[in-house]
Amino acid sequence: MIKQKLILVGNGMAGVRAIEEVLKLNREDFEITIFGSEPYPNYNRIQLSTVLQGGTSVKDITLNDSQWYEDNGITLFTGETVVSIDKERQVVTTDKGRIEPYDKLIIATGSNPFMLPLPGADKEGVTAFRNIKDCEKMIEYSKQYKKAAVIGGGLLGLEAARGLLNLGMEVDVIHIFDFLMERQLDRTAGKLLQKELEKQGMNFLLQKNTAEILGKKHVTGLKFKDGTKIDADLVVMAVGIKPNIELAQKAGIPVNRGIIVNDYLETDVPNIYALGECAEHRGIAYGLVAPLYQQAQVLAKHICGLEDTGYHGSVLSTQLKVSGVDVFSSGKINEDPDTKVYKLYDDWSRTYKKVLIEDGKIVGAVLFGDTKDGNQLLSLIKKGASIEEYLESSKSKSEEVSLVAEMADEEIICGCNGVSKGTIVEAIRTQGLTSVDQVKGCTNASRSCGGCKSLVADLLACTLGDQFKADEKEAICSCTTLSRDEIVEEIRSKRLTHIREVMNVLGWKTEGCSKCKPALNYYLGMINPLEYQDEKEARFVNERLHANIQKDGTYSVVPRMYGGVTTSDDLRKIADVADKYQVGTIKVTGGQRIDLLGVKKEDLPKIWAELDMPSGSAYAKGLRTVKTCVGESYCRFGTQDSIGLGIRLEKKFEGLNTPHKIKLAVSACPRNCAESGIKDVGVVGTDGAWEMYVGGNGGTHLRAGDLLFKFKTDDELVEMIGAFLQYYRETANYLERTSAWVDRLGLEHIRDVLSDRETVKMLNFRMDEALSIVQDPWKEAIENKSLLRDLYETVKIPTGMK
Ligand SMILES: Cc1cc2nc3c(=O)[nH]c(=O)nc-3n(C[C@H](O)[C@H](O)[C@H](O)COP(=O)(O)OP(=O)(O)OC[C@H]3O[C@@H](n4cnc5c(N)ncnc54)[C@H](O)[C@@H]3O)c2cc1C
Ligand SMILES: NC(=O)c1ccc[n+]([C@@H]2O[C@H](COP(=O)([O-])OP(=O)(O)OC[C@H]3O[C@@H](n4cnc5c(N)ncnc54)[C@H](O)[C@@H]3O)[C@@H](O)[C@H]2O)c1
Ligand code: SF4
Ligand code: FES
Repeated sequence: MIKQKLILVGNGMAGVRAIEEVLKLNREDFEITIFGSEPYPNYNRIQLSTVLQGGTSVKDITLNDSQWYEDNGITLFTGETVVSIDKERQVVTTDKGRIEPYDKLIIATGSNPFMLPLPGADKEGVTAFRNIKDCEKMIEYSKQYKKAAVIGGGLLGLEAARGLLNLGMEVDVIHIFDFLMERQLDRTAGKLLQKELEKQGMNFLLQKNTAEILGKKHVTGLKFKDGTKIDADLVVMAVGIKPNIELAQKAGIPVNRGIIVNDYLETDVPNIYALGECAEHRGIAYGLVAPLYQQAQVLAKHICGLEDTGYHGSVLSTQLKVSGVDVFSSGKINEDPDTKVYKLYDDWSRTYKKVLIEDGKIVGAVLFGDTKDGNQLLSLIKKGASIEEYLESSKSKSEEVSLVAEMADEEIICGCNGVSKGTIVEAIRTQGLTSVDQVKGCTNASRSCGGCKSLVADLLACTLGDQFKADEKEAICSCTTLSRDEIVEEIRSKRLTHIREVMNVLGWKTEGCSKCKPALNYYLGMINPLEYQDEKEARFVNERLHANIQKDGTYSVVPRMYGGVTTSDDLRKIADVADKYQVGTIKVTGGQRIDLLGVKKEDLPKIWAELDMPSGSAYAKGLRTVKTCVGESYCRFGTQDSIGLGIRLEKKFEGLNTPHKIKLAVSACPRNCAESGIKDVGVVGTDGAWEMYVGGNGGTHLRAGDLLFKFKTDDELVEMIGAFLQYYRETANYLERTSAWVDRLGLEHIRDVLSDRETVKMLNFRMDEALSIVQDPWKEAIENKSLLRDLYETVKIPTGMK
């Protein structure tokens, strides 16, 4: 049988997907030839943002490698552009002079970035962000230059800006509107987004119209229509796209903004089809992959002669791929006199939800901060569901059960590829899939933007239970496959600054859990103490409230008492508040402190204010106590000032964040009355010197401390304790006590590291940085009215906003 010659012009995402669909339906009848101007096989354009942001590399974004073309008998010409179509003779001609006949021709030439026709737009250092070359150019520039300007505050501009920040550049985003992403968001969400991105280090110039690109050969800055100027060594234009219709237009195929196609993706010319960004269907030229893939399915069926109802247009949804921010929008975004809105805005957790309703049906949604309802809303918009249906399902959602468990089978998990929960679960069950990659291979879910990876992972976990978790031994928790060291390394190398950002960039499979969120909060703060804003929501409840919750729901208050030494004034204050607030029990702790037990949550701030003493951090993953013996001042055996040294150590290290709690002790002779042998750092006075013991633990896993070093002076000892604690901070797993850490690393190794003078100095330098930001948490809470209201007063949070 003679095969039909099928030619695809444009080796991009839409065209090649159409070919994949054709191959699924009919491998035999076509002899396929593909022409692509770019010199690579088909790749995932969407992931260029991730490449720029450092989340993956160019070599990992190939969708179909050369072998795939070969295996499927496809002739591929890369780096070759089709320059003309002779629709009468049914042949195409390329820029290399090649002439190829066709029986059927698919045009999928995509779009060209819109470049503002500004004076100076042709200077070196001005680029679009559309393909691998642009991406590599930006990466190269970031190695030599410091200042970037991105023109356009839409999806592409913001993703580019985030990438350039990750590459170490300073970034100004110039936007023509007064809020960001006005095509996808309303003003409230646009403004929230701006705040979040400003926190990440982006600088915005809103309502700015660029007049000129400055510089001689190379760009040096931008000048605006209001006369102001900024410096820039790199200018990225991200102000929209133009369907690439030139080839079709030249061939006399009817075009408008795009190449005009009907519901079967047919152009006006027999045997010529168009799909993807270059095509215009019912007046719309789409710029996202989900509709293009829907077009690909319809076109493939049509070309293969199968019946189909055709393509009727798509409901769009968008998600910004910038780490650290969750934004979703779909359908209609701005209200008008015919719409009603359901709105929730939570200033504290910075979440915003708006659902638009017309004639009782959901027609659009904008979400910021918490986008987990996005897929459900998209499905509801598509089926024209009522708002009641959404509100009912929100009410019945429980916090404990994972989101996917509650989804209906027909709900879409992967928006880009239109893959439902039912399809994925069936593939997992019938084909024995156990990993996200396998699900991708079998169903296409997560193959494009990757935004649904966490949902796919959840579905695997839900369907397979323990079998899925078995693969993840080394990981810090089941939300990721990465180990602690890998995460710390990635945070450092990619300069990640937020928990959400870490999760997005490192491909977290879920929204995070109670294991990984506090750990990430710790690692981020440890790596970057001066810039990192502690994410209190990620901390355990005791640390959020600065008090230990007790069995009966009351709290305990332990004021700081340096070295276990107090005064009659402090004792009087403690007695007074105990009376006034009817404290149930007053107890002296094993760490020589006074514990007020049975305090009501709402009384906590009042007690702290009246005590006017610093927090004893009895709830913290940080320095708890420095226990001391009476030492030389009173004890006849003591030859050293244990109290003085203990107070000095406690004052120096109080408030420090560490992977787990740490306890110190100073005894002035080997009788060891302060139990220095079972402390994380225990100091014992002997023969006019101090012995320093480390890794001791008096808890469930009793462990005697190991002698690390001996010092003649207090200063030497304090310096070494600083270095030891910092080394522990930098290398321990979150929630690893020093006892387990010393066993894991080995005493000899730790001694070796700390024997180097330069290392000790550097560790102390970084320790001092970490200590420089310490504030008393009780004082901070008392002085912050909104914190007081949100944490200590009982407030009802409206349904759907938790
Ligand atoms: C950085 C970035 C991030 C994005 N992120 C997302 C996202 O998160 N979600 C989403 O849905 N969409 C995203 N998009 C948009 C998405 O990538 C496009 O919608 C999609 O790639 C369009 O597919 P296409 O096949 O129509 O065009 P393209 O992928 O552009 O493919 C067209 C190809 O045709 C080639 N070509 C053109 N003319 C000729 C010719 N005459 N001869 C031979 N070859 C020719 C071009 O060189 C190109 O390789 C993103 C785009 C970019 C640039
Ligand atoms: N996450 C995603 O889904 C994603 C990411 C990147 C790109 N894309 C797609 O790629 C295509 C290109 O993205 P885009 O962001 O360039 O297009 P866009 O049209 O969505 O946004 C362009 C933005 O530039 C602004 N603008 C226009 N002229 C300007 C000027 N002179 N000065 C300053 N700002 C100006 C506009 O107001 C608009 O917000 C779109 O189809 C988009 O959907 C999608
Ligand atoms: S440790 Fe030694 S110096 Fe300190 S109180 Fe006990 S006996 Fe005295
Ligand atoms: S939602 Fe984009 S790949 Fe699944």
